[in-house]
Formats: sequence, C-alpha cells, structure tokens
Amino acid sequence: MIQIKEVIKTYPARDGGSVVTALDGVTLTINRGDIFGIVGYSGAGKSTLLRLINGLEMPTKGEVIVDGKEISRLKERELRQARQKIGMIFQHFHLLWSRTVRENVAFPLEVAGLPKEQIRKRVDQLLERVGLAERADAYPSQLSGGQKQRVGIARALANEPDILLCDEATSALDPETTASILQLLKEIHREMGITLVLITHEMSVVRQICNKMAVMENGRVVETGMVSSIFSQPQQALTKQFVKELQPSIQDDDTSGEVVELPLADADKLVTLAKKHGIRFSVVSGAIAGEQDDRLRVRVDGTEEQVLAVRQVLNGGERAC
Ligand SMILES: Nc1ncnc2c1ncn2[C@@H]1O[C@H](COP(=O)(O)OP(=O)(O)OP(=O)(O)O)[C@@H](O)[C@H]1O
Repeated sequence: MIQIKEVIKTYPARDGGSVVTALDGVTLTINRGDIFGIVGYSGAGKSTLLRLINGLEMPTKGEVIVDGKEISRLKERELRQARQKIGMIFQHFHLLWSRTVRENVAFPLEVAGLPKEQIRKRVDQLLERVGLAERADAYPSQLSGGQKQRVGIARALANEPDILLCDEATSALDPETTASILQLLKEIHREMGITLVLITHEMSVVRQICNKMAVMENGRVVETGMVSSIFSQPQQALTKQFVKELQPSIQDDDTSGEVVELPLADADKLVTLAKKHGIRFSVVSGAIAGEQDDRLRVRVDGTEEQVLAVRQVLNGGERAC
C-alpha cells in the first residue's frame, strides 16, 4: 500500500545555518489494512514522513509509492486525486472555526464538487458514525477536545479514503478521551478496511491500537516489525527506552510468574492447558487487528516446571522476558 524507498529529505539552510536532513535514508513498507505506528521523539522526522506520504512535500532523493503510484511523478491533477484517497487528522484538529460541525465535515465534499443533496446525506452518515449527530450545528469552540477530534475524523473520512494518517491525533487529549478516540479508529479500521498510519511519541497508543510499528531517530528508522515482537524483544537502545516507559503499568498489579508470548490462534490451547493443570494466567498485552500473525503476551503463574510445560505445549510460545 505504502512503500518508502531510501528516502532522503533535506531542507535548505536558514539564517546561515547548515542544511537540515529531516529524513536520512528511510525505507519502510506499510501493507494494506495495517495499523502502523511510527514512534520517535520530537525532531525524529515523523511529520516529514507523513507529509511525503500525502504528497504535501516531495523527497529530495528516493521514492514514495502509494497504491502503486510514485507520488513525485504524478501530474498535478493525479496528485489531487491521489490525495483525496488519503485522509489526515491532527493533534490540534485544524478545524474551520467559523464553520459549524456539519459545515466542517461538508468542506472536503464541496471541494470535490459533490451535489448538495449528496453532501447532506453523507455528512449525516458521518456524524452519526462518529457519535456527533446531536452536535451538527455547534461550532468547534463549543466542543470538547474529544468531540473536536471526532469532527476531524468525520471530515477525514468524507471522501472515503484508503489511508488515514494520524499526526499525534490523541496527544492533546486526556487518557480516557484518548482511549475512546482509539476505539473509534479501531472500529473504523475494521468497518472500512482502511490503512491507518499513526505518528506518536506515546508507546501506550501504539500498544493499544497498532499491529506494526517503526521507531525513528535522527531521520532514520532504527527498528521496525510487529508490535508484539518489538514490545517483547526490543533490539535498539531507543526502542528499549520507549518500551521501558510502559513497564510500570504492565507490572503494577503482578510481578510474579513469567511472561510468555504466543500466537493469538493458540489462546484456546492455553485456556485448556491452564484448566487441566490449575495454572493461572493473565493477559499482559496483544495487538489484535484480525491478522494471522497477531501475538498475545500472557503472564503465566506457576512453578518453573508448569511454565516450561506451557511453553512446550504452546509450540512457539517464546519466553518474552
Ligand atoms: N519546513 C522545514 N524547514 C526546515 N526544517 C524543517 C522543516 N520541517 C522539518 N524540519 C526539520 O526536520 C527535522 C524533522 O522534523 P519533523 O517535524 O519531521 O520531526 P518530528 O519527529 O515530526 O517532530 P515533531 O513531533 O516535533 O514535529 C527537524 O530537525 C525539523 O526542525
């Protein structure tokens, strides 16, 4: 769906400074239907990468291929069409403050030149979907942060995009609202089969929603793979640091036993095994996006022999920490 091939992006020097290299040889593949998280601290190059995916900027070197088309080779009209198939939501919502909720969501449809009646119907459906039908005539200033982001999501979905780019979409929200927005995104992903790309500095967001992820530092991808694998066996120092930030919440309630990672498809086997041998277990984490390679992390309580037996029976249930 999205292929980034050896992309370099530099910006000209400002005020006598040196050239800024925002992306320094990035190669990344995001498959159709992925919920892909891109993590990194400020200045890592995440936003630049998103701007290249939606064709707002072009790479200095390398290729950005979206749905089989190399973005930098598209003519203006083709680029406009391609961009209609890519929705985007932002940390600070970017709503039009002088327009009502309904008018904000209608905006991209007006730009696309749809007839009025069609726009009305589509906007009604979208507002219903994001749970804002009652607030259609409100202005953004009258809404909570979560509601504003729901307007942003409805607007981003207006042209039925294949890809939704989320730029720190929950960073301005409290944890409860964040959870409800991530839940909405998950539902939309399931219903529309849309590909989601999230950039964030919060690993908790990645753990809650993504199936795959990349970690960026100084314009490079330092690690990429399945979320479950990266969380259980981070390789790079930066990734370990990000994962560590979440450890207290994982270990809060129970530090005994051993964490075992297994394919989601083997969850039934684990339940049978636990019942048979009286072993207790609790789910630690798992990215469940309906894929065959989804993994589950569980904390198994029991003697060393019991834990070993679980690992052996689960054939592929690797020790995770
Ligand atoms: N238009 C621009 N002109 C000059 N430098 C830029 C421009 N856009 C980004 N940069 C620089 O490129 C580097 C990467 O920035 P980018 O915004 O992509 O990082 P980021 O990981 O998204 O961080 P943040 O979350 O703070 O936006 C930074 O050093 C930034 O200052």
